Amino acid sequence: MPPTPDRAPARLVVLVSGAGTNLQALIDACADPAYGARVVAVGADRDGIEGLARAERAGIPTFVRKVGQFTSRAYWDKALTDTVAAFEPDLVVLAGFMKLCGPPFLERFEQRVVNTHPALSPAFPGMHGPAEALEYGVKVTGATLFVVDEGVDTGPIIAQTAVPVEEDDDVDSLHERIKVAERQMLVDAVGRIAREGITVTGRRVRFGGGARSN
Ligand SMILES: Nc1nc2c(c(=O)[nH]1)N[C@@H](CN(C=O)c1ccc(C(=O)N[C@@H](CCC(=O)O)C(=O)O)cc1)CN2
Ligand SMILES: NCC(=O)N[C@@H]1O[C@H](COP(=O)([O-])[O-])[C@@H](O)[C@H]1O
Repeated sequence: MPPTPDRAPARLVVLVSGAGTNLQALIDACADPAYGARVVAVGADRDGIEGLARAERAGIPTFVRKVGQFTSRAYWDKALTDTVAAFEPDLVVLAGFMKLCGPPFLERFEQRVVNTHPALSPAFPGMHGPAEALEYGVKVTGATLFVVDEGVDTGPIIAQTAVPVEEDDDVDSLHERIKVAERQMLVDAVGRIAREGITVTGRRVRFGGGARSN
């Protein structure tokens, strides 16, 4: 895809809480100017994680905002909002970020916050999607990228990818299979948002419309 000649790369702020393999996939994709985005900062709710180390190795600024450092959750949310805003993101990508973002955060970034979840929404919301899918006995699961709203994994769906559940799967093997497909879904969808924008109409999301979100 030819680079978008008249548009600066979309500024991505990525929030993580763990290994950061989705973040790494975005960092790697951004190396191609035609992708149309660059990761300008990586933030986390905890330190000592590989996701932050990946950003540091790539020379990307990082920050940590722990809930316990603040006298209330609301103060944490405001600090996170102000810190992310300082990087002037076009898009905020929650990639394994294990904290719910409060209304002030979502209002500040007005439908420009997306989250990848390791289940086929609306099934299995929350922190344990693969485990709950395995327990339920589904034969197909996957990952979902959605526009973040005030609910828990209830936002309008941008993209999904499906994988089979194998008979000998445990949670780790299933989650790893999901993550292979999830990383490709995330890279493809974030690149299209960066280059084409998205239009959200009620619960329906389509690529295009120019703005990186509406
Ligand atoms: N406003 C929203 N924020 C976030 C969402 C969302 O849907 N709406 N998704 C999460 C990512 N996620 C699932 O994809 C998810 C992460 C964490 C939780 C959760 O219950 N967190 C608790 C406990 C945190 C902890 O134990 O460390 C919390 O935040 O208090 C649910 C879903 C990203 N943000
Ligand atoms: N509900 C949130 C949630 O479970 N998020 C999941 O955490 C993993 C992070 O992997 P990574 O750190 O290797 O990118 C990803 O599979 C992501 O969908």
